[in-house]
Amino acid sequence: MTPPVVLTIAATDSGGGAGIAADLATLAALGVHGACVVTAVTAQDTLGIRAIHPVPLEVVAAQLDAVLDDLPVAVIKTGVLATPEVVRLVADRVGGRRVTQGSLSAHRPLLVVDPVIRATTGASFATNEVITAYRDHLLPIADVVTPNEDEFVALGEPHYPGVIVTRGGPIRTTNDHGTGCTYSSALAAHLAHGSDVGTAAVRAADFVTHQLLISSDWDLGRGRGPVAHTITPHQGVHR
Ligand SMILES: Nc1ncnc2c1ncn2[C@@H]1O[C@H](COP(=O)(O)OP(=O)(O)OP(=O)(O)O)[C@@H](O)[C@H]1O
Ligand SMILES: Cc1ncc(COP(=O)(O)O)c(N)n1
Repeated sequence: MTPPVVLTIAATDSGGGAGIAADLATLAALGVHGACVVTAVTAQDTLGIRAIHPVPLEVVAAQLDAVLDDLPVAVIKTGVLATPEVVRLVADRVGGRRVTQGSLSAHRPLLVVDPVIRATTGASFATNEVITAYRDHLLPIADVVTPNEDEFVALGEPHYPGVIVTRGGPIRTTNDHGTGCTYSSALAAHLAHGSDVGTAAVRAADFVTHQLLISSDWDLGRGRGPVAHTITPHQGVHR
């Protein structure tokens, strides 16, 4: 059967713990075809971020157009949007697409915004201009927004129906790098499979819990190790 398509618009993490790598692995684990638009390249490991290199705006736009012109994208999920121009570009393209396509259709993507402002390891991904662009352009057209508590405050405590403030959880582990990306990607995957937002949020939290348990005894890197993104065959698919 043809899988649903989710597009992630996010940055790379050279350590493979967060960002595009976490998103695509999570989508694959949950039976979704993942497409990707890279907004920035980060030199990053489990200890921190060494460099962030934004991709030129026109290259981000070209990736976005290539995917949206061709694939039946059910859900768009955003992660690190490195500059205010990229935030506005995504809002224009996705918002414009909704207007030109009119009411709900098979090609109208839902929009899940994970406003990644700061990494677990402390580095900042968003200037005040980026935060303002989120508030003014992207949050008003999002179907779901998944800030953690700090991001919720930084964004001015937006109170839209689709805002889900994420709050960590009971599992004690240092291997939690990429949990926010994994959670929002799992949520997007379940939306793409047809779940409503409430059900998708519960299933995404269950998925992250399960994945954190898998990686809790891993020994990868010297800092905050990655949460497990994929499911090995004997573990089955958790939907
Ligand atoms: N220790 C944990 N135990 C159980 N579930 C967890 C744990 N940490 C995270 N989760 C699950 O993952 C979700 C996202 O985690 P969290 O809020 O820590 O993301 P984040 O990394 O702060 O977000 P972002 O990547 O957007 O900055 C939580 O809402 C929860 O469902
Ligand atoms: C490219 C990229 N995207 C997102 C995060 C946030 O993930 P975390 O909060 O686990 O550091 C990250 N560190 N790097």
